[in-house]
Amino acid sequence: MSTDKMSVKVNVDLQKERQKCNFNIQEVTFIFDGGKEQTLQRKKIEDIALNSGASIDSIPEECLGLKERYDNAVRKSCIYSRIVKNEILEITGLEALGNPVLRRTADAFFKEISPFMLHLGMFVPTIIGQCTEEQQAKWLPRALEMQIIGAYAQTELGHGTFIRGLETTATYDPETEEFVLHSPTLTSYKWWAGGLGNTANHCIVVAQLYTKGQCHGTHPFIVPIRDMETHEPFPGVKVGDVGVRMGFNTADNGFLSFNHYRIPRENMMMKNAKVLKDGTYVKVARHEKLTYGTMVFVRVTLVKEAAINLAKAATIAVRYSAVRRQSQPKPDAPEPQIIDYPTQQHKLFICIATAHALQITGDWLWRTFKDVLADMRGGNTDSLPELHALSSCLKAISTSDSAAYIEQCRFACGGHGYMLSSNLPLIYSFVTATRTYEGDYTVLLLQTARFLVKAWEQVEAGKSVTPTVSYLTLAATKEKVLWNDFAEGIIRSFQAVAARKISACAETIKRHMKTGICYEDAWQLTTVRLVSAAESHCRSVICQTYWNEITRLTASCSTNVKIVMEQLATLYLIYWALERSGDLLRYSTISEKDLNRLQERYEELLALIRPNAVGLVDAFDFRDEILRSTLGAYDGRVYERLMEEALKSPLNDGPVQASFHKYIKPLTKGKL
Ligand SMILES: CC/C=C\C/C=C\C/C=C\C/C=C\CC/C=C/C(=O)SCCNC(=O)CCNC(=O)[C@H](O)C(C)(C)COP(=O)(O)OP(=O)(O)OC[C@H]1O[C@@H](n2cnc3c(N)ncnc32)[C@H](O)[C@@H]1OP(=O)(O)O
Ligand SMILES: Cc1cc2nc3c(=O)[nH]c(=O)nc-3n(C[C@H](O)[C@H](O)[C@H](O)COP(=O)(O)OP(=O)(O)OC[C@H]3O[C@@H](n4cnc5c(N)ncnc54)[C@H](O)[C@@H]3O)c2cc1C
Repeated sequence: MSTDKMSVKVNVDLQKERQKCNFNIQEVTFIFDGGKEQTLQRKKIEDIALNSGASIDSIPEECLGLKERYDNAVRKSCIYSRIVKNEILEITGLEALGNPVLRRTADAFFKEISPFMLHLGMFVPTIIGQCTEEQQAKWLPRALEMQIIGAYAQTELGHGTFIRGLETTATYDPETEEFVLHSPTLTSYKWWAGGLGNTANHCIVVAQLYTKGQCHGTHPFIVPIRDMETHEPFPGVKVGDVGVRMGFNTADNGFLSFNHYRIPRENMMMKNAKVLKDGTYVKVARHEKLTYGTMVFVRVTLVKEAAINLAKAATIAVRYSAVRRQSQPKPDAPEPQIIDYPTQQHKLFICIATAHALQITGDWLWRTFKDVLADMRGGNTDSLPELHALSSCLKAISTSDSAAYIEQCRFACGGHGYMLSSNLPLIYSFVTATRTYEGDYTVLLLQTARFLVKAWEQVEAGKSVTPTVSYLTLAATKEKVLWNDFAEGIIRSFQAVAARKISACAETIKRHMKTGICYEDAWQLTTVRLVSAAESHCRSVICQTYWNEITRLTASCSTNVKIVMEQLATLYLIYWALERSGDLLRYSTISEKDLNRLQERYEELLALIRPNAVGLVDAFDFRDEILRSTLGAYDGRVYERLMEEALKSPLNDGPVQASFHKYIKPLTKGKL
């Protein structure tokens, strides 16, 4: 327990909730963090970073103007970076880049987003993934020491999704051994890159490479954009902020264009392809898409990012629901805590379960990513398509589910959830962006669908397929899936649904083609179903991974931890079976009677989980400084905090605002 939790007076209802909890909270914290060592490491990092006191704001961030907010975020980013560089990276090593601990701790410093986030989040990983060893030796120490600050500029005003359509050019000039960067049109302006607008002095630029008159497609380059002393943009570089956004307003998203701007040949990131001094293009990588590696890395990390943010929102909403009392369902009885309403439990317990499901799936995906990376270092890229398919659909579904449930948490908190001081709107504005960036939801599901249709064709041809789609082989035998209401039955049913949808898509494409249209058009006509098939596949992966892993992870846990973790996982599976009952009725052997039994079991589970609800969110173990919420603090002093925060508003700095004298009084006196 952190010091802030020991010394405060806790709301009586929350105290009672904590007495009701029947399982060992710390064991569940260990599960959520991925093990006891990870919990201890996280706490150590949080202590180092938060005990500095540097994260405290006298005026709430959201009450500052745009410029002051950015200024304050830069100030705190510098302090946080110093702590990360001097103390945290020593503990974690570069593993921290794939570990949400840094982001989780950063939340205590920034209610919005650090303008330096993309420096560690994408600039450094791209140096590691796309540079030769020699280039890494030059750039990595400077980046880790924060001597240079970088952004990742791929997206342009005209194109984000379609990378092959990017317009920025990098043309090699063998005379000077330089690349000439140029933005030929308005739509070729780089747009959106985090940290670029005013903060970064270097930038990774993805551009079409031309040498000897030939285009070789998009490649990444390291580009110095600002003078290291004056911070002025170099001649030939135009850079600025993209304007006010729904969230991310301290993240400094920027635009960038080049006017025949020259960089040395060595600034092309040459791990996967090189341009020799004489301009000869040499392909090094064994797979065409290895230059997309940073995106795969970030998509993998976003699954746990989605989990952590949802866990935060669930903590706020569950604690608030234990404190808040409303209505009088029984005459003469006291107002119940809103968490006692089954409809409230239905809104919230799926959020707790989903946070665990995504965290566990994110851990599993991270291990898979590292295995594929190790294979690739040995020259074997066979597993890359499966990793791309998995990371694409899991990024899409995890960010989409997380955003939807965070919004549900806000609804669950009624009017007070709408206050920025609840932190729910800011968490939502951050997470809903993750559904778009790093590959839009639909676009990524269509990438997975492409892989699934190919896998189905392999199965039909009697060939073997990779592990995550091996269930298609069973489905190809047209054997009826036996349905029962246990987890295995639900998982197999989801697999049957996915398999039937994928095979139906493959048949639909063929049917369209028989009418004489080309494959691409037949594919487009099938995309609504393809997205749905990819979503079902992804659900089956999450359900299976969550169930298998939770069984494994709780094998040595105490009995009540096993029980509550199994209750949550079962709730997750049944929730989705009920949500997708139409699919199950259409594609599996489930009956209406089975569904009725599932509904009953679901409602039983809500009641069983109810006494442990506060314990379950306490187990996420968010310190108040990280939660930053008037509604969700550990002590449950909801109303006091709401009042305290209200009084900090600049609109309460005096009984009469200047606008009264300037406008209202003249209006009321007929002088305006
Ligand atoms: C203190 C802080 C510390 C730490 C921070 C920690 C974490 C940081 C967390 C978050 C980061 C924060 C903020 C991020 C901000 C956002 C950044 C960005 O958004 S950067 C820009 C990202 N852009 C995109 O994602 C664009 C999406 N588009 C694409 O990926 C591709 O264009 C698309 C896949 C859609 C299509 O590509 P295309 O070249 O046209 O391919 P095509 O469809 O023709 O397919 C050809 C062939 O290639 C296969 N393929 C495609 N992509 C990949 C891949 N990545 N890997 C492997 N294979 C790939 C594709 O399947 C197909 O294969 P087949 O021919 O079918 O075999
Ligand atoms: C907060 C934020 C931060 C960002 N940070 C960065 C950054 O640091 N660096 C960077 O380079 N970029 C960044 N981006 C850009 C981001 O990666 C792109 O916005 C994202 O990849 C989506 O591309 P787009 O904007 O071109 O959308 P579009 O592709 O124009 O999508 C618009 C709509 O068209 C649909 N669509 C597009 N193509 C297809 C298709 N083939 N089939 C079916 N439907 C399709 C999409 O589903 C979507 O509904 C950021 C974006 C945001 C919002």
